[in-house]
Amino acid sequence: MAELTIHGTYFSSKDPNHVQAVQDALIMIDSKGIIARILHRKDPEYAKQLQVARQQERLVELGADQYLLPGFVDLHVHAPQWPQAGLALDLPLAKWLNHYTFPLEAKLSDPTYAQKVYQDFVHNLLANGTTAALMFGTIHFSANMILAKESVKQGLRGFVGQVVMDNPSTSPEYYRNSSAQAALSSTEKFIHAVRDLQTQSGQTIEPVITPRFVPSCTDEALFGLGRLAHQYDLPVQSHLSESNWEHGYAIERFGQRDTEVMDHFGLLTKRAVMAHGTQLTKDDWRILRERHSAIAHCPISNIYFGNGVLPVKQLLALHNQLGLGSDISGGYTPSLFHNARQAVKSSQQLTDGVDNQLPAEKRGVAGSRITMANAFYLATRGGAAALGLKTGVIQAGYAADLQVVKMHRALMPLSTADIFQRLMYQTEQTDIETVFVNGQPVYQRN
Ligand SMILES: O=c1[nH]c(=O)c2nc[nH]c2[nH]1
Repeated sequence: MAELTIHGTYFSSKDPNHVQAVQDALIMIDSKGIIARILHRKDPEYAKQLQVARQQERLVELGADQYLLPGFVDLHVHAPQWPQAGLALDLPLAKWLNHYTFPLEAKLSDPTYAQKVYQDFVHNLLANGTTAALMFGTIHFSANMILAKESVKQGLRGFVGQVVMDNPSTSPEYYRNSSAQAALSSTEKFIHAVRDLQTQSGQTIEPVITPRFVPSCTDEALFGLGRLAHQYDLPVQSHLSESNWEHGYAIERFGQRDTEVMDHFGLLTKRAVMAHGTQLTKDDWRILRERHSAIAHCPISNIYFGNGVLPVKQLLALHNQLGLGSDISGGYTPSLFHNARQAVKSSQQLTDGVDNQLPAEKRGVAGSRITMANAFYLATRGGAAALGLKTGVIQAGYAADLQVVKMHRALMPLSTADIFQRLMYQTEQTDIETVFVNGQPVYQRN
C-alpha cells in the first residue's frame, strides 16, 4: 500500500536532451519514501487506486495550475556566504574573496551566528525547491556541525565540506588553518562526527573533502586531503579553473594546469565535483571524463567571475558529467530555476559572441546553444548522478524528492511542452508550494 499518492501532471528528465511530461499520473510513494509505482490514466488499476487513496486520505491532488517536478540538486553552494548574497559582485574574484568573503566566513567561528545563518540558509534552499545540496562550510568544525545538523533537522539531503585553506601566501591570518596537519586532523574529526550523525539520523548527510581551491592550499594539505578522500571513500569538492587568475596561478606555481594538479594529488575521483571550469582545456575535459569527476556549472556566478562561458553543449556531447550550482554568493540567488535560465542565456551568448566589432561569423562558438531541457537535466538528474543519489527523476525506484509548483495564469492554450518552458522560465520562490524529501513534506508555503 502506498503511504502517500500524488495525483497530477509531472515533468522529469529522460536524458540530457529530453523531458518526459506525464499528465494526470498517480505517483505512489511507499513508507520508505521511495516512488513505488506510477500509474497512468489508461492503467486498469488507475481508477481504483485513486479512489482508495482518496478514501484513506492519503492523496495529494494537484490543482489545475499546479505541476510536479523533481527537487533540484544544488551542486555547488557556499552556506556561510548566504548573508552576502547579491553583494559586491562587481569586484574581481581575488578582491571579492579578500574584502568580502573571507571576513564574512571568519565570523562563523561564533556558533550563535552560525546557527542563525545556517537555519535561514537551509530553509531558503528548500523554499527554492532544492532538496539536495553539495555545500562548502568554513574552516570551523563547530559551525560545520551546525550546518550538518540543521540539514538533518530540516530534511535537506546535505553534503557538507569542512573547508581547508592553510596557505599563508593566499589566505589571511585571521581566516586560515594554522597548519596542514591541523587542517587534516580537524577534517578527520569532522568525517567521524558527520558519519555518526548519519548513523543516528538515518538521513543523507555526508562529509565532503574540501580543499577550497589550489591557491589556498599547501602541497601537504592537498596531498593529505587526497589520501583522506581515498581512505574514507568520500566525495570531494573544490573550484577548478574558475577564472583567468586561478587558471594562471596553478601554471605559475606548479608548471601544470589546475586539473593536472588536482589529479596529481588524487583529488579527481569518481566522487569529485569541481566547480566552474570555465577555463578548462579539452585535455582537462578528457582527464575529468577519465576520472568520472563531475563539473558543477554555475552560470550566474560565471558571469561575474568566470571570464568565460562553460561550453555545456560540447561537454554533454562528450559525456562529461555535469550538474548545476547556485554558487551562493558568487551567484546572487539560491534558485536553480534562475540558474537554469542563465545557463540557456549564457550558451546563446557563447554561440553568438559579444563583440559586435568583429564579423558575425568570428564572434562566437557556433553550435553552443543549450535548451531548457539540457538545463533541467543539469539541475535534476545530472546533479543527482554526480552525488550518487537515486533522486532527481520521477520514476519508480527513485526517492520521492519533489516540488509542487504553481504556473502563472495562462492567457492562451498551452501544450505540455509550453507548460514546461513556462514553469522553468517563470517560477519564483513564491510559486513553489510544497517540497518533499523522501516522501515527507519539508517545506510548505503558507
Ligand atoms: O566563486 C567562488 N567562491 C568562493 O568562495 C571561492 N573561493 C575560491 N574560489 C572561489 N570562487
